[in-house]
Amino acid sequence: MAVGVLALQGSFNEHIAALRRIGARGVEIRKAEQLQNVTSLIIPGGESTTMAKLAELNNLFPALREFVKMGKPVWGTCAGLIFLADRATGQKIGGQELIGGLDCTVHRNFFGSQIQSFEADLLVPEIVLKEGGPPSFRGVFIRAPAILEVGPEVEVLADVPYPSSKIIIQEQEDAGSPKKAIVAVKQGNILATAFHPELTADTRWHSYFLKMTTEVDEASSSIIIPYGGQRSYEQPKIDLPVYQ
Ligand SMILES: NC(=O)CC[C@H](N)C(=O)O
Repeated sequence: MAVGVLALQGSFNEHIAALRRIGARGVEIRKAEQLQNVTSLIIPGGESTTMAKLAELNNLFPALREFVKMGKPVWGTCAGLIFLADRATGQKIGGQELIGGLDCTVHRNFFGSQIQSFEADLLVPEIVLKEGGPPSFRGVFIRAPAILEVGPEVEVLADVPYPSSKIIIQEQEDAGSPKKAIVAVKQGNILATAFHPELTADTRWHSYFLKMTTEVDEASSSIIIPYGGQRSYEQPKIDLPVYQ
């Protein structure tokens, strides 16, 4: 099944290229009705306020929220993470509309502006468990957000230390503990990364997301709906004709 890639703005071509490298087909999504043709969706990095305005102009928010609520796998990278968060701080004046669904508070430009962009080797045990490969993943952070706090259902998949000189909202009291920002999480059908795997040659995050998609496809196709539109376990038992 094709993977939808929200193609309003940002790094949608790079995600489509990464999917192609692992033999999957990415489909550019710009209209709500196109979401009916895909069973999963990647929301790329870009500029989240601009993406929000374009999504509003295309009246995409109701369909995107429905897509997430239906339990279809959705992966937000960077600006896409911001889109999926229930709460976002550090927004521009006037704020921005969010899809929501991910129980976390994200800081929109946690690590600063473009010139504070950086790369870091992240320990990614869940990715290694499912996809193998080296213990670390090269995270590319471009004017990156970070997650300040998560709800009980959210699994943290990666974090990154940040300089103690950085002042953040809700500064932690014990200055002694190494400060770490959460940069990758999973909550049911939602995956979110503050960095850009699509800008590296390492496709393990894309393979990991594709597995989430297959699991949902298999789950939905495991309920056999035979001809006549009834599910196998609902269908009245029909004796086979006995030919004498
Ligand atoms: N690389 C990115 O997607 C940057 C996102 C940026 N922090 C924003 O809010 O738009």
